[in-house]
Amino acid sequence: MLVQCTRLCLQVLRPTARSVTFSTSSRWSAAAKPVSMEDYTCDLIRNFSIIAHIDHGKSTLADRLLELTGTIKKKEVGKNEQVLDKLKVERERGITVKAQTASMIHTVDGRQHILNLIDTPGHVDFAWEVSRSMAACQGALLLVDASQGVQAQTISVFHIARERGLKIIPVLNKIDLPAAQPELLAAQMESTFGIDPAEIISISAKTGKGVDAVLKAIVERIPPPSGKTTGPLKAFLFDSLYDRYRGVISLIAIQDGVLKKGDRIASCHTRKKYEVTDIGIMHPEEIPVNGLYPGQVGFIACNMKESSEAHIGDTLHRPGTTVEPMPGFKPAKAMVYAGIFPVDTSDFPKLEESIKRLALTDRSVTIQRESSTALGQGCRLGFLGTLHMDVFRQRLEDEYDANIIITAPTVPYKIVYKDREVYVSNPTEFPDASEMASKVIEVQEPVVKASIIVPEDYFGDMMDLCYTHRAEELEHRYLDAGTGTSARIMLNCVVPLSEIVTDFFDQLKSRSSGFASFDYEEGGYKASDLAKMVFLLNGKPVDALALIVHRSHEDDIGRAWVKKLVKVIPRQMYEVPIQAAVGKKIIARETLSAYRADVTAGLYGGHVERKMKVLERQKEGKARMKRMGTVDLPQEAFFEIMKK
Ligand SMILES: Nc1nc2c(ncn2[C@@H]2O[C@H](COP(=O)(O)OP(=O)(O)OP(=O)(O)O)[C@@H](O)[C@H]2O)c(=O)[nH]1
Repeated sequence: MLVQCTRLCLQVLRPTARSVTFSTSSRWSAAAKPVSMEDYTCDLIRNFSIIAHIDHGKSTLADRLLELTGTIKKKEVGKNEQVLDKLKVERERGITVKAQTASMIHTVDGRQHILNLIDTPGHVDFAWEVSRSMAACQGALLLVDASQGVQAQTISVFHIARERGLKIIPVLNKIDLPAAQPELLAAQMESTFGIDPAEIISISAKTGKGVDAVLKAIVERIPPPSGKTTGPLKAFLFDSLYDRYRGVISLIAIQDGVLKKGDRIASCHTRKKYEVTDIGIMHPEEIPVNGLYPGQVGFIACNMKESSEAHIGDTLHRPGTTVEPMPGFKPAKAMVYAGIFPVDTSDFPKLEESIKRLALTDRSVTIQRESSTALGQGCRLGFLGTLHMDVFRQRLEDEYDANIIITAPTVPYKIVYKDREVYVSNPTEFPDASEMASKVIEVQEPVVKASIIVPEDYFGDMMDLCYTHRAEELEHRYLDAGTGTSARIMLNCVVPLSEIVTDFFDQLKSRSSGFASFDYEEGGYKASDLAKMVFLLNGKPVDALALIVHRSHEDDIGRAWVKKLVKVIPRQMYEVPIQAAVGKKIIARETLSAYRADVTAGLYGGHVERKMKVLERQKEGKARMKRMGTVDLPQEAFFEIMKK
């Protein structure tokens, strides 16, 4: 069954997941009647997100907060499945991919408050989702693992939150672990961020210890949103989902005015007009409400058919009124591209449909059709990073039963011709040697500003890793100065993005025994000595195997790939040379020996001459096939090649 929206996926995926029981004690428990929201004035609302390095415990803390506020029933300690990590891939990999929203009720001094939590993903590929989530908040819980301390992404999310003017509540998590060092890490947070140690709350999200203090701090320290009920409607669209039946579901934060079912709204971005057909809050499941009031966060459905109509960062208003649009977001930019082809070429229409449907729930993927002589019809997709690519592939396989081949990832290169500039993300479109010589001024590649945090002992290994991946402008400084913790170093450098999308992250982890953390941001384009490497099977180039390589790596890459190819390509009736070439230069060669069918097997005894004749005929046949130049390369061989 093909399912389009995240919410519906949930239902399909539920059999594998522990079912979530919603508390009946909550005033909002799955009521049939819309919940009345007008009493929740701004002073009773807190909008916040949890920000942290990957795996520091955001989703676990979110679950504890949902339990403590009676939004969901308490579950056994030790169960790992998180309520807000809804996708199967998220549960399997233990990472958050898609930010989710949940509204909770918390009573303080007899007054019910609404706490709107926006869960954020932790991986660097999804930084866009993080900044998007923060835009609807006034505060953030900065979560740090008390056994690991501040990591590369802790620093980057801290800066995003500070730039957005959010009130930051520092929280040290996992204090139940024997390796936890809360006092030392409090000093580390003070020296890194200038945070007052007295403000830090120490908790164990796993056991629930200290989580009530977090709840208290959310209400006491995070400022309420501001907004006027009487002003013209102004709502900020910060996320969207896709529902098969209702179309696009937009998540909004009301700035001014009141929005109710049946109201007409208009988009500042597209100027299109809609009618609100459904309105509610995420509790974390949808609960219908009578309306959304200033400062509140909820969802609306309004007959938007295409995901592109819900422009993230858009401002919604009433038709006929003019409002100042709120500052939007920089759109997500694809950093990594790969071709996706069906293993069985006749499956292309089904695959294309599945990709389009999945992209409705993942707005950061870009799609273009692509065709390859070797792999047939397929799509070229743009992703935010390699983890994003991998997650999309897994979701295609899990949720749409797709059987696919995904080509080696490439980054968008800039080709500066004498008269124009062109971005190329498909190696087949990269200029060949003669075009390079006659028409191209230079080729530029995207670079990133990377930061690595690593214990001092691994510093040498990290420097080596950076050099072998063509890093430049290396700088380092000691963190934790004078805090008594073992010294850690922050290493900053500029690295080509193409180096990051291959094995950089795996090597970083293995060469630092898992202690290094890594983060990066865009760093523009730099001129580079790049070339197209093609692979020839029996003298013929195979388009799907072409790569763009840096000239300093061409020998290593060429040799490694022909070695790999010779292992996976099935033997043919004749000998097949496998070559890697850059321009006219052959970089590496392996020979696939012939599969020798024993044509003489049926000849018992008999004449040696007759045997020779048959063998001779076989040789001629082989030569003919070779001349025809057809190498039998099944899709499965590609599958093997593209696998790491
Ligand atoms: N011992 C211990 N383990 C914890 C605690 N909090 C979280 N964990 C574990 O740490 C791991 C990561 O927790 P998550 O809540 O998935 O972390 P996350 O930050 O949401 O991860 P991403 O969404 O991928 O960034 C899980 O195995 C949790 O069970 C804690 O207080 N103590």
